[in-house]
Amino acid sequence: MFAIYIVHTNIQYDLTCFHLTAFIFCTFFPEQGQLQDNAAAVLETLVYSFYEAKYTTLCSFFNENKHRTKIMWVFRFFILVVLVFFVAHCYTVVAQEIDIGFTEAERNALLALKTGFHNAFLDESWQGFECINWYGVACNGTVTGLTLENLDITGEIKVDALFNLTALTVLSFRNNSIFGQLMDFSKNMNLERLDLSQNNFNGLIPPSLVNLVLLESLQLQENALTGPIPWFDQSSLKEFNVSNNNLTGPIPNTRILQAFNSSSYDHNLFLCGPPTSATCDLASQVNDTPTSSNKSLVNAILIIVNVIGLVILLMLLIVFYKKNKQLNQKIIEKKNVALEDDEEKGYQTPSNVIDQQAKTPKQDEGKLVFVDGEPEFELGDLMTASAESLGKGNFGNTYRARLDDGRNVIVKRLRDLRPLSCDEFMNQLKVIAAQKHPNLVPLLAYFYSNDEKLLVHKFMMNGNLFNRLHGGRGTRDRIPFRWGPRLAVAHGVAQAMEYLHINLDSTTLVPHGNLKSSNVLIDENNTALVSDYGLTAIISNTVSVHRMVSFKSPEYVTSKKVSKKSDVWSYGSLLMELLTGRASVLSVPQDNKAVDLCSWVHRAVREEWTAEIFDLELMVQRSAIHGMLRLLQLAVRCCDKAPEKRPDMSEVVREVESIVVPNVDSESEDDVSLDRSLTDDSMSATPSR
Ligand SMILES: Nc1ncnc2c1ncn2[C@@H]1O[C@H](COP(=O)(O)OP(=O)(O)OP(=O)(O)O)[C@@H](O)[C@H]1O
Repeated sequence: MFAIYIVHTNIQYDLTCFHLTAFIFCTFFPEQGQLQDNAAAVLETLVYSFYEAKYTTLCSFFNENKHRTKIMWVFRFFILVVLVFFVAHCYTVVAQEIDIGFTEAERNALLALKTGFHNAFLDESWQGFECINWYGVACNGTVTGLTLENLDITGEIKVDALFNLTALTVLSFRNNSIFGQLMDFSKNMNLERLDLSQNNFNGLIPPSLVNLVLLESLQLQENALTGPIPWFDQSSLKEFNVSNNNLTGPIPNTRILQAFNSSSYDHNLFLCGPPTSATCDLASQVNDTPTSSNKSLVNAILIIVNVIGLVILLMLLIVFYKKNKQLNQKIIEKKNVALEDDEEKGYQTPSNVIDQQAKTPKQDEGKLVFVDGEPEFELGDLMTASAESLGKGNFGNTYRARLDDGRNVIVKRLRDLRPLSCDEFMNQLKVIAAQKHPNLVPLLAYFYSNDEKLLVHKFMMNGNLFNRLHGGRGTRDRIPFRWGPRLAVAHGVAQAMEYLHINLDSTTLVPHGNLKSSNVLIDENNTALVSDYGLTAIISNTVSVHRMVSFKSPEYVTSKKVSKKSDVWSYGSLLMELLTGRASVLSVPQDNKAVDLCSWVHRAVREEWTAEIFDLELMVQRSAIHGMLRLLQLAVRCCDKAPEKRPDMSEVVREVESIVVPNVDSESEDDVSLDRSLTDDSMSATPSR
């Protein structure tokens, strides 16, 4: 090996190498005889006698020195250390190219992504130095693909997160809940497929995407992206989808973008122009026209023409606005006269609303209709407001929009509606809007256009009952949810449901249909307000059947029928969630810790382990136990398998009102165990299950 090394390093010119080689030989083979027999013979044929002489001199030093053995061991050790370092270095170089599969910079970029994602699965999988073991990462010396789909990832991505992943050809985060602005792709020139659909990304589509000349597929649908579509013109683009966002402005008139089907652009608030059927106003066309020096003259002419057109349009709009205002005024006056007679207990009832509203001309299409008459803000204000996605509900995405005046409103973008004409939709919404009760979340406004149906609600600052009941358990942040406030929620919800049952009787399939803890919201005064009422009238029947709580009731399972009593059943289950502190399968069907509470409580009563039913946060209040048992009895009756045996909501309200909240002074915060005899007596009314 050393001989070959000598040849390679060309000994004629490299004295130092020769000396070193000779030195190593001497260290390991110091005996002259051995030298001549072994390497020296080889060296002799390869090197000049001058070098050989030097070699012999060096070796004789070792042979003659009296400390020879010690020195040799030191040198042997030294050489071995050098060899070990050399081998380790070789391994690192080779491993970087073969085993590890990605560079240090790429590994760090992926680790930074993981930190922002808060995903237990990725935390576990993305460890170590070998990319091959990292879930969703494709690599061959450099990272070429990143596919993290359907992983329920939440969290934000930094705009420059992909800067060091320059060799990416495929990137997919499809169907997660990632939010924040889209990334800057200016360093990812190799990207061929990009799928960020079904997430909560907001902000603009980054212009850097336009420069990706290899991009074949771009999927950005079902996010909350705003602003215009950039000028995509790369001929590589074969698949493109930006539907279900909040994009605005005309679709750029490029050959590539115009070639895609209009479904690629569906469900965007103000996207217009071909290939969609929506026409654009002149102003947005001016904004969208690309600036280029050789088109500047044409553009200037266009702008002048457009400005003149705009002035004419503005004048027409002013005239139209004045006429419209007068007309609205007349309608409101008429409506007020009709509703005056129906007002009872301070609530407004929806009687005759449909008949009356059916005569309203189809003037509301494409504009925000305010429930209380005078517009409080414009649709444009909503569009420009900063928005936060609150989640994907069963019937649309819900956003919290912060208006310029600092006010927050909730905007729900409805999907999966029945095929309703504009008039039908407006009439149904007028019935829903007429439901006014202190325990119903007020509908502020609604909107209908061919592509978009919106509901605007008052924002409830204390979130929903589900989070209040289950959020932060086992952490220091948890504020105990005691008996008094829980009973108040039970009472408020019962009152709202009674009101709906009286007023929405004949117009909807089942007055609420989807009562569950995430649809009970809590306002700044800690009052419980029921949301999402009346939706069975507008949501497609098939979708309601699969996603609404009332359609999980025993009567629907056996006889495919729902009624007000199905709402009572949902209310019973909600009471059980309040009493047990356990997540109901009706609230979170996908959570495997959630329980079918009606069956669970029935079993608990039957098997006489009633004492374990109640939430520990309630059990510390000894004086409340009697009331808790009474509410549990009521819940069991509401959950009865036979609808006719369930109480109606008016009876429920009376029962809840008769439960007295104990005086705070008499409450003991000590742990107590439930008196079993009291429990068994109280629960002796056997449910019909
Ligand atoms: N008026 C409101 N004020 C505050 N938060 C709201 C309001 N309306 C809805 N939310 C919250 O927004 C989120 C999404 O609501 P959404 O109604 O779309 O879905 P959901 O209640 O989870 O399911 P479903 O569609 O079955 O009702 C929920 O956390 C809900 O509590």
